[in-house]
Amino acid sequence: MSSPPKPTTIPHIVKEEVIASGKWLKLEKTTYVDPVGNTRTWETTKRTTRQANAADGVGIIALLKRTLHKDCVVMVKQFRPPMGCYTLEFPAGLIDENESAEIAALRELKEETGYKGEVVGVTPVTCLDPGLSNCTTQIVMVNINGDDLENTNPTQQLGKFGVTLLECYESRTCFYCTCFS
Ligand SMILES: Nc1nc(=O)[nH]c2c1ncn2[C@H]1C[C@H](O)[C@@H](COP(=O)(O)OP(=O)(O)O)O1
Repeated sequence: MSSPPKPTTIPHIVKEEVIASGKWLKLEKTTYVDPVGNTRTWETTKRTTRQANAADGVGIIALLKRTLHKDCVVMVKQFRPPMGCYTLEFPAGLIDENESAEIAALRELKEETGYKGEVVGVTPVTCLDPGLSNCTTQIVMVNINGDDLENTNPTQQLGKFGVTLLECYESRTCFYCTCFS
């Protein structure tokens, strides 16, 4: 005979204990009550840099628009220590204190690629890897006027990123891309 089902519970956090902490990250043991009423634990990583009421960072989908060129998505190539290799990514970065996602996106885009952009959209706060971490991001859509004089010869401020342009063949329907380094 099967045991009667447990009543449904509103899942909630009971306590969060720091197991290890560094300058940028901390590891916590999260004790919680699950949806069937069982008390359990979870290993959780968090950034130490999170600002109140803000996502941890921004990801930037930047479209370079130039006369007589197909639009290009701007990507950055950088060495990522956790991966132990180079990655090709959308420009991204942490949101600073008292900064909006939009301002952070334009600052990071300028630092990493040299391009000055204009924000055309921003997503709600989204989690990135919720089984591992409470890290969140906002994706910011940016247009770059590539005909603008200050965008014709962009210079990175940080100098550690390889800027790659992915050409959009059919921007309305799908993303067939070609790389230009
Ligand atoms: N997990 C991290 N470990 C570090 O040793 N250093 C880290 C971590 N996360 C961020 N940072 C440092 C590296 C940079 O100096 C600053 C800002 O990073 P930002 O450029 O905003 O973000 P990314 O482009 O995603 O590195 O924080």
